[in-house]
Amino acid sequence: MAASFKSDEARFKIALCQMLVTSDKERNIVHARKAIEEAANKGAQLVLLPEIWNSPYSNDSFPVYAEDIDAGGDASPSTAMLSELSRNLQITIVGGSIPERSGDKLYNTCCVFGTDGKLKAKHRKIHLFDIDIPGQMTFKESLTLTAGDSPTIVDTDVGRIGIGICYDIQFQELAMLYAARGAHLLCYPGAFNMVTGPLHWELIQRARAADGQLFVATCSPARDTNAGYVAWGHSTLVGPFGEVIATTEHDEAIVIEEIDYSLIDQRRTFLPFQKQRRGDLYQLVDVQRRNTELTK
Ligand SMILES: NC(=O)CC(=O)C(=O)O
Repeated sequence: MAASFKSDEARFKIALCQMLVTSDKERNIVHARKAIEEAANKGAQLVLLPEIWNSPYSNDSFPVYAEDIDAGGDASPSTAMLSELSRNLQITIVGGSIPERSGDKLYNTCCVFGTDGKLKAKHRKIHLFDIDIPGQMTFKESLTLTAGDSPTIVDTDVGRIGIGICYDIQFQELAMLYAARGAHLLCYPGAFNMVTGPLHWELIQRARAADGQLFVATCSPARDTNAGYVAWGHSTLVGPFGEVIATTEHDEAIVIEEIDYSLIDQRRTFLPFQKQRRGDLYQLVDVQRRNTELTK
């Protein structure tokens, strides 16, 4: 069950910063800073950035733009900026994702910062984007990146949030696990492309929201048709009935919309999936929890 919220805490504004990403990292960081400040000035308490917002989305770029997030400071100017802004503006930031260097490995990593500027969670993309649709789209993140090995759910001032990065959204089991652990909102920084975007982007967000009866927010880079990888755009917020609450096209935009968590309980009363689920016939196994219990 989702943790309950007092009525004054149930509503807040989310901002989806669909920003243009260039090959100039410093410019990307300045640009993200401005977008976050604008969103906060317009009342957003939660800001979501796109997947790989400080670097071009390419296997050639990931090693060059990667930052050592754990070392922090100068070793990670992108996350230092997110930490500073979340503290100064007193907002929660789900910081899209950046290429992360950790020892000799690279990850596609999303950092969540609380209103005190502290890093609350770090999600390393679990499902790497390795696909081959002949003649249309081939990408192999595993050429450079290592997959994360842990789901990420985090309690923030704006609710319990489950994190996935782009291709992670294709796996409904992860979303249902987050729903079972009481998430109110799933945030997916993502950069779907011109093949998978029109096919799956909205369809899957709506499915994840309708199945889990919770909110789903996505944030894409803006489309740059000159880039090596052309993003679909269409950052979107979906409600717990699977309804699109707010969306945009493919240009730069900051989508700001209210989230009202009281709708979660209301929708779950209307459609009581949780009571009707046939646990005698099928079950979602929380492997992490089971392994923890086994080692006790
Ligand atoms: N960046 C990605 O993971 C892209 C993706 O998932 C897609 O379908 O496109």
